[in-house]
Amino acid sequence: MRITFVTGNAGKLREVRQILGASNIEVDSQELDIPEVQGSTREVATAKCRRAAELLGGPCITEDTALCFEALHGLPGPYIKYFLKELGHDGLNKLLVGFDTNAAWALCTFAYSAGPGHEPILFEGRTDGRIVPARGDGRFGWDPCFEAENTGKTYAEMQPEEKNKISHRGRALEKLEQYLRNLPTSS
Ligand SMILES: O=c1nc[nH]c2c1ncn2[C@H]1C[C@H](O)[C@@H](COP(=O)(O)OP(=O)(O)OP(=O)(O)O)O1
Ligand SMILES: [Mg+2]
Repeated sequence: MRITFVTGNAGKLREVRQILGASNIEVDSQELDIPEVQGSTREVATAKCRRAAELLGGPCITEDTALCFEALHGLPGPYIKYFLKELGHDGLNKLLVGFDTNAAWALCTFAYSAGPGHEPILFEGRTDGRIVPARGDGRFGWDPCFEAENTGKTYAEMQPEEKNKISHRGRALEKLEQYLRNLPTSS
């Protein structure tokens, strides 16, 4: 089957293709810049997908990624993109100076809409870890400063398969994949 993933992020698209490709789901991409609302991760993900389906005029998936700091009660959360852009890896670490925990979790929310007017359905995946000074290959977002629990490695120090197996995105895609497989009219 084929599905259209609306995203402006090449790193996400690469991982989604790696993961869904393994189960024979082909991913077309549409690069649309969709304004993101403020709110909970579920609200942000729902609004993004609703708008994407309208612009596309058909079924699609979107994804929203949040990086949540325990000491900050879950912030930056869905606003991590702007924090990363302005502060960099070093600044994200500095945000936690003076707090007694660097615990964090990555949360991925995929949304599927069957088309304009169809309410998006959400699929979430979470990976726990902590915020550390950057280590590893710096090509994708905050990967170098997120050390996944029980691995001793940042995402950026892992091989793609290793990250995909335990990542927030991999876990959310397991659920989305199940759902897509069971769609009655999948082609
Ligand atoms: O696995 C990941 N490892 C490291 N960094 C990541 C990951 N996944 C998302 N990221 C970054 C991209 C962006 O700075 C922010 C999420 O923001 P988010 O709005 O979801 O992504 P985006 O605007 O780049 O693409 P989209 O067009 O799909 O909304 O975290
Ligand atoms: Mg975005």
